[in-house]
Amino acid sequence: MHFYEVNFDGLVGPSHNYAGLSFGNIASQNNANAIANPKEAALQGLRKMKSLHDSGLVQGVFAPHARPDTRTLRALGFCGTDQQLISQAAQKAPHLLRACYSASSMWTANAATVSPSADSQDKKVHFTTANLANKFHRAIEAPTTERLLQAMFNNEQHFAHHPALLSGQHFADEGAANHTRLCDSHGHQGLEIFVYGASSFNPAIKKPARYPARQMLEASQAIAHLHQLDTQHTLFLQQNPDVIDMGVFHNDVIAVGNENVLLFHEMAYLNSQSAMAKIKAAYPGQRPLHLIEIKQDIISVEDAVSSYLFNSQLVSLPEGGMALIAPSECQHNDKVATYLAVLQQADNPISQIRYYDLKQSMQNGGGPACLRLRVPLSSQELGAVNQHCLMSESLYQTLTLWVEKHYRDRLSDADLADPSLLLECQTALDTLSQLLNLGAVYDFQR
Ligand SMILES: N=C(N)NCCC[C@H](NC(=O)CCC(=O)O)C(=O)O
Repeated sequence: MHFYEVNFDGLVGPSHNYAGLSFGNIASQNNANAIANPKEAALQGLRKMKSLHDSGLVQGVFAPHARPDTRTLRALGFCGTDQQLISQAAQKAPHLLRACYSASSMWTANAATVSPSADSQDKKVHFTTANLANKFHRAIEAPTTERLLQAMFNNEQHFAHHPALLSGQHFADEGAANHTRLCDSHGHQGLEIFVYGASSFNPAIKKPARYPARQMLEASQAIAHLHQLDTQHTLFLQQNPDVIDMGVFHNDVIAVGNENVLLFHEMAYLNSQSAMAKIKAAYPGQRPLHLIEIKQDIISVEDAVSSYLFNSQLVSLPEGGMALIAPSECQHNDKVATYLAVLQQADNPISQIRYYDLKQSMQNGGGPACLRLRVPLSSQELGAVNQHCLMSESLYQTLTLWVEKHYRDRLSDADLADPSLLLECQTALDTLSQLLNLGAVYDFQR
């Protein structure tokens, strides 16, 4: 049987804006109140999806959430018609309106943690929706994410869905952004590596001092248990708290893995040497493992954060070898571009470096890897996926036209108070849910 890694990219929603909502995410903070271009953001994302599809990879589309989140605004005491909700919130609590308007669901690496059937005891693909408890604008994503995952992977024989972990900081979970899987190839038993920022119950575990840890050890442990993973091939590693304090708010900002390759910064993990020894010991594969460490004096953590080098996707190409799907910011950073040229020539499976313009998402701290949820699937499992959510030439054309028709090319903070924006967003998503055959997934449709 053939196995694929399918990347489900978040389609950027029509309310994409810069609201400075993510404390600890330097790009989000630096671009607070900048003017966004939702149309360009969505088209940039679609171009990346189309390009990977054209390279012979199976590419999926993950629909955006309905924003503004009127259900949350009502739960917080705002009332009346939808238009009245918006004007009340704009006047009395603009910070809540901003949170409820965020298009943050585009970063689908934070939608869920996924374990393939090759790793789970019951041989099903397991999904646990992330609770994103650390940030209010993201903590409201879970109910829609659960519905979307059900609508995309709607087959009990192959797919097991777990609801978001009990909300609240104790089990704060950011999904696949803190989870890497190493294996000989996608269909083989893998080593699942969960990377946490702090512990809720063990005070002896060091915490970052300046910025919050967004992933708790206990959340990762619960997910490994829910996914029925083999403890011999599951690791829990701590992210270095010092790099969290330097703006590395998720592990995928400082390390990226694919099959038998792990590219990581020397400061990524606490006690890096012992972390690497554990990885070598627990790796279940036969192929040589490439643990590629980048030293601080070659690329500093600051350069890693500003270029988002480690937030590249590393994908296996159908013709063999791997491509690094990097943001164009890496090309514009001399140290990083020089390093990548050397990496491509060196003795490792990385045979191509490709640069993509994702500036609209990057300015909120979301690079190529943030924008996708990886789902390893057998051909049989792939056949059970909602086929309307798989990228094709015609879906690309349809979605491009849909974006051109429904999206604004300029969105500022003041525009969030405009009641017609709500209607525009709902009209766009109502059409999209039909195009992707999702059913009534949005609150406004229920
Ligand atoms: N690394 C991964 N996998 N994901 C990146 C997520 C970026 C997102 N930014 C934001 O939510 C900013 C929204 C704003 O400020 O308007 C976040 O911090 O959760």
